[in-house]
Amino acid sequence: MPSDEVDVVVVGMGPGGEAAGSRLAEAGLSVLGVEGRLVGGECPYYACIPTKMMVRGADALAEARRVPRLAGTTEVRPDWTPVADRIRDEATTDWDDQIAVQRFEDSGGRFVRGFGRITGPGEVAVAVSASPPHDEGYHVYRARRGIVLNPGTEPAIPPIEGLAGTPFWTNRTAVKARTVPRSLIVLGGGPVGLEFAQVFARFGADTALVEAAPRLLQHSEPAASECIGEVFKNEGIAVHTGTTARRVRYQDGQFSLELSSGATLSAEHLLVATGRRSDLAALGVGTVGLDETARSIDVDERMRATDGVWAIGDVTGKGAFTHTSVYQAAIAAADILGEDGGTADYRAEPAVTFTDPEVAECGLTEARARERGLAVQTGSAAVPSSARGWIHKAGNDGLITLVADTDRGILVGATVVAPSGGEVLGALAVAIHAEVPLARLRGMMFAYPTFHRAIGDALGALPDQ
Ligand SMILES: Cc1cc2nc3c(=O)[nH]c(=O)nc-3n(C[C@H](O)[C@H](O)[C@H](O)COP(=O)(O)OP(=O)(O)OC[C@H]3O[C@@H](n4cnc5c(N)ncnc54)[C@H](O)[C@@H]3O)c2cc1C
Ligand SMILES: NC(=O)c1ccc[n+]([C@@H]2O[C@H](COP(=O)([O-])OP(=O)(O)OC[C@H]3O[C@@H](n4cnc5c(N)ncnc54)[C@H](O)[C@@H]3O)[C@@H](O)[C@H]2O)c1
Repeated sequence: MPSDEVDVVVVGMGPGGEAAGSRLAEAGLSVLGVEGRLVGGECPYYACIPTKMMVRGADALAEARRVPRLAGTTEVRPDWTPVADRIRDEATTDWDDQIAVQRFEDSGGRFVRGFGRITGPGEVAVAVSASPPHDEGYHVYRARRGIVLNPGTEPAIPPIEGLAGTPFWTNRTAVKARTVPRSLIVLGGGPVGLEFAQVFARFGADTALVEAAPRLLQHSEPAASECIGEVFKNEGIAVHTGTTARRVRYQDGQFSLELSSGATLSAEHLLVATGRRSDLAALGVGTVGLDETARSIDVDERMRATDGVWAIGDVTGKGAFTHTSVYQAAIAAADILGEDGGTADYRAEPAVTFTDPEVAECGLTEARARERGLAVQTGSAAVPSSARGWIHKAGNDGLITLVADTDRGILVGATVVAPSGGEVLGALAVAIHAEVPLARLRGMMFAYPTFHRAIGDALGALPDQ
């Protein structure tokens, strides 16, 4: 069995793995990057970028449909081809990562395609043939300084009777769709389910959304869930909450889904968006003393999982976002290089679900702040009754909710549901990150008539202290 020795082995080249590997290689370390699929990971090929191209197309259609309420007449005839072509040609180069591999190699890294597995301290085995059953054996690499794990997650498929073996979609297949189905059932009312449901509905699919929890975006502020639920219903998406799928049937090109509520839904396609899972046993983390049965890898504030092993990205369970993965990568790389790269701070971790209106969140919800025993007050403003919301008219749904810690006189959380809500969130993320005193925020000017001016209204709605 051949062996090879390098300074660092990076297992999984998602956004974080690629960033950490390149940074370490540019600093002069010998770095081996190991990727079983595509360098760059889920985000550019199956997630953020292709879905946001879909959202861009869907939002353009929605704006065109708003013209009659604002500026004349339009005839909207959706065509999926420009979206599918952009995803294939511009976003993913037909799911080819040659440019990304080259980028990593240009930084000084060495690349090997295959699934890596830790086989002991400082040791990673990579199957010689990229696909199972790996009959040709394994190549073993030794990492003198350490191993960085960035394996991401897989779509989690619930054990619903009849589902296995049917041609259901996950995000990985849905982004490759060349046509819009006539009808679609989306299982799961988290960010993935919501973004896909609105996109396909706006392109003409008769869409139903099924969520087991009592509300969509169950971890968000209840008012945000309610707002987005109303928007979906008004757009003709059939929203079923508080119900689960009991049984799936697939016959003659048609899915049917029996719900625990007693209803049966039928559609041409079924998209499963019920969360993500990790396979830590396959990653071999037990050989370095980590819990293989856990859902995520516990890391300290410098991304250390155990001696000589760093973990970054979705697998750390600190929020499944590209910006988090890249943020953690910089900290881990600095730690490996013996530099002072700071420590991870998630107080102002932002998240944006790119529905229309966008649901943008930062820090704690009211419920989470109360669970932590903080002295909580909240203030809210409705976007439609703000100056800009009123002017905007069609498509102005939304709200801003602020969560204040009154003991410290600062904001600890914010939710913005609004057109360009993710951009509005920027100001609030700064306030939470920098712990700007509420008195100082209240003394700010907010440009008239912007969407972010409603932050002033929400601050005004916080009870006086
Ligand atoms: C539909 C969808 C939309 C999303 N939209 C957004 C968004 O708009 N904004 C945002 O911030 N986040 C978004 N996310 C989340 C985002 O995709 C992830 O947080 C992001 O990709 C970072 O993940 P990661 O760095 O942990 O690794 P990943 O991107 O998951 O990449 C991990 C890589 O490791 C490889 N790998 C796994 N195991 C091994 C192994 N043993 N050996 C070798 N290689 C291995 C995998 O093949 C994969 O390529 C979205 C997710 C989904 C599903
Ligand atoms: N714009 C973004 O930043 C973005 C976009 C998409 C995803 N992501 C991240 O990716 C991760 C995965 O997102 P997701 O939406 O797949 O997962 P999720 O866990 O956030 O949501 C999945 C939902 O499916 C529901 N569910 C589970 N089993 C079900 C069943 N059998 N029937 C009906 N409903 C069921 C759950 O109750 C949950 O609400 C999240 O952490 C998310 O933050 C981020």
